Amino acid sequence: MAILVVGGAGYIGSHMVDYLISQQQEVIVVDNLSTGHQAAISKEARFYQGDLADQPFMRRVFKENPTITAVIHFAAYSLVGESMQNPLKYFDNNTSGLIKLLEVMHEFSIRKIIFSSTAAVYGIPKVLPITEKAATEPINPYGESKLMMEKIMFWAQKAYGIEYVAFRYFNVAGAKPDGSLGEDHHPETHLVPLVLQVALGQRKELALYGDDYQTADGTNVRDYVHPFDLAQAHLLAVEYLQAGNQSTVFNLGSATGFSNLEIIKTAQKVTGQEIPYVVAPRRPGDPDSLVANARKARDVLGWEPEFDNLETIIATAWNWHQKHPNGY
Ligand SMILES: NC(=O)c1ccc[n+]([C@@H]2O[C@H](COP(=O)([O-])OP(=O)(O)OC[C@H]3O[C@@H](n4cnc5c(N)ncnc54)[C@H](O)[C@@H]3O)[C@@H](O)[C@H]2O)c1
Ligand SMILES: O=c1ccn([C@@H]2O[C@H](COP(=O)(O)OP(=O)(O)O[C@H]3O[C@H](CO)[C@@H](O)[C@H](O)[C@H]3O)[C@@H](O)[C@H]2O)c(=O)[nH]1
Repeated sequence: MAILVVGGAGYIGSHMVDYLISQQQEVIVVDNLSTGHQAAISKEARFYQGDLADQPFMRRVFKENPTITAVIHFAAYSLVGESMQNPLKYFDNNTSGLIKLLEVMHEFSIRKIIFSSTAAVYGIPKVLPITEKAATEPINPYGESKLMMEKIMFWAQKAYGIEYVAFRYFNVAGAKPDGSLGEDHHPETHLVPLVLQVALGQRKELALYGDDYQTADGTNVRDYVHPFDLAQAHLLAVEYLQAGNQSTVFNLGSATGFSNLEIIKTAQKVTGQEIPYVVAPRRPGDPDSLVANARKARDVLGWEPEFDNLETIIATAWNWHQKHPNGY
């Protein structure tokens, strides 16, 4: 039995592939390398370069690998700010892309998919921490594209019996502790790698987007989770579906919120460097605070995150940035 990882050359996907290989799984990777890196893919995985919406290409992948029984799907555009400027790019690649993928999975009778959703489906939550029962009212097209994907899966499950687990991740940060895998986006827009690029001297300062939010220090609050812990949850979800359990949705986060200023302070402590910042206007599409209640993943899947300490998460990212100042 093999697992197909779509988007396995990306930041989170490459950690997934690495983890599956360490667990003696057979792994096939599909990625169009639009934001990923071939160098991030474990040499022990079989790599196909191509687009998940290219159905003849995907048919070839399934035909050549008849042992695939489950798909783990990371391939998407995922930047909140960009989605506000260019929403159709998000509905096309994320939402339409999933439809194309599910059609081919249905043709080949592949009936298990684990997929990356996001905390952005919740919009502005009324209660923190957020449980999976909270209302889903996205305030940016990225979150909307992912909520549509969840709904498509729901109906595809009913009609075709394709079982799914949707994971709503909160903010992902950190790198493989040995420094061989990490976050390398061009351009980089995520807070933790940007702060560390300032610490490395690659950027003069951080533009801190807004200090007048409804939070204790006025800056946005986010919940950080390590890609290794996500990878563990995904394999548990494959096993959960293999055991015949029902399709469902889980939050993945640490249940602790950190403000953007706290991230800067923690990064200063971890790196021993000053991290200058200037307050800039708010970035459209940003909710005040996102903090997960991830009890359900712990109770149902037996998920036990190892990296539940922000300093450790940032230290692993710092190790990666020091070893790979220019990425892969
Ligand atoms: N990084 C986060 O904080 C975060 C939080 C919540 C959810 N997510 C979700 O997790 C997933 C992975 O995020 P990431 O940070 O690793 O992003 P990433 O951009 O590093 O990885 C995405 C990968 O998918 C590939 N890809 C994109 N479109 C494709 C297509 N049409 N066909 C084939 N390959 C394609 C890219 O080349 C890349 O390798 C995304 O779905 C994202 O929405 C990320
Ligand atoms: O130069 C920067 C970059 C970011 N931020 C702020 O830092 C916080 C975190 O931003 P970022 O790292 O871009 O992550 P999010 O926009 O919170 O989104 C991430 O986390 C979401 C889940 O919460 C995922 O769905 C997205 O894919 C992922 O990019 C936000 O308040 C940003 O406004 C700054 O102040 N300055």
